Amino acid sequence: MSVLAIAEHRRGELRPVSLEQLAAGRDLADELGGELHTAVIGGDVEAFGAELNREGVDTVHTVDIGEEFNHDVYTQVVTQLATELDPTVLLMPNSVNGLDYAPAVANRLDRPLVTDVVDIDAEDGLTATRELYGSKAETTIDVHADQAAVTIRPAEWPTIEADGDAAIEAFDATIDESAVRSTVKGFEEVGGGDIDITDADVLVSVGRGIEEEENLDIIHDLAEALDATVSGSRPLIDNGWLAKDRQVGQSGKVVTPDVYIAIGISGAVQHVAGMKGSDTIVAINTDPNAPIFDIADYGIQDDLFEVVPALIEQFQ
Ligand SMILES: Cc1cc2nc3c(=O)[nH]c(=O)nc-3n(C[C@H](O)[C@H](O)[C@H](O)COP(=O)(O)OP(=O)(O)OC[C@H]3O[C@@H](n4cnc5c(N)ncnc54)[C@H](O)[C@@H]3O)c2cc1C
Repeated sequence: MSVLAIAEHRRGELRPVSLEQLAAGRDLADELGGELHTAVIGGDVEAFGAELNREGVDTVHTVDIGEEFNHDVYTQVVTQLATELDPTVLLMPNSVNGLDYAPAVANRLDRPLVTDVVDIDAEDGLTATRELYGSKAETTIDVHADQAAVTIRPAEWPTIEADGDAAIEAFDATIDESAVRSTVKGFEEVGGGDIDITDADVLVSVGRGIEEEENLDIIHDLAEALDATVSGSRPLIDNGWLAKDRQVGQSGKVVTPDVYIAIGISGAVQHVAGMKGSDTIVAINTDPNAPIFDIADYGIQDDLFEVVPALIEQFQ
């Protein structure tokens, strides 16, 4: 009875979901009465291994192979690790990378795969909770199997911060190079700019309520008055009004600023997935039933074209 969580990294950094999986995995391992293992494949495995050594982790497996994610390598390594460790639950991130190899691994291991899980329980048989219809409904799935593979949704569990005393063990995977069909040669940031919105303390985030591109001036003015950074919801990025790296949400960036000001943003689940971890959320929206108000600490139900200029005047 054990849990194995596969970490994720990109361009030299461990992704937060790697540490969130440890929280999900520790709870599961406790319910199963077993151990929590985690594994990191490729990159600076020594540094990543040390970072994954958090409270509650029994063993960190490092697989020193390659630099970046590669579907065929991950599929082979995770299959070999899971075959050797035989975990009851194999946890993987519900990310672009995780969804790329998890089905292949589950198929090879002949395990059921439950994707995009937001809650998981092993107390009375394994059950996994998924959201449906844009998070308006939930379904709990009884996994009728002794062993399963699960991908967990990022930003649903807290990260484990405390240091641990895990054993760190190198795992020697055997790679069939003839089955590795591609290699990563380099990266090009799509729509890349010089701002990393994940570093911002205060984000002034704008949505479709702004109506026209030229109206963005008041958003930039407010950001300047607050010494904040501008971000946005996906429609603005799709329209080309803001650079791709300013997008908050499930297919954008996950941000956790001190203050997140959502202006003319409805609070769709895909947006909220990227900003619900913010310390203080302020929402400005004309619609009293906008879902953003469900998670806002402060709500201003009013026209942004009235409120934003008033705020600029106040803060300038
Ligand atoms: C697979 C997938 C991935 C996605 N990923 C993302 C993602 O990463 N990030 C993301 O943001 N979205 C994402 N989306 C899109 C998401 O579902 C929503 O469509 C999007 O977040 C809506 O953006 P919005 O809130 O700006 O627009 P809307 O939902 O149109 O909301 C506009 C809001 O502005 C308010 N408003 C209008 N006029 C005013 C005014 N004058 N003053 C004040 N308020 C006003 C309205 O009441 C409304 O609530 C994704 C969707 C899918 C299917």
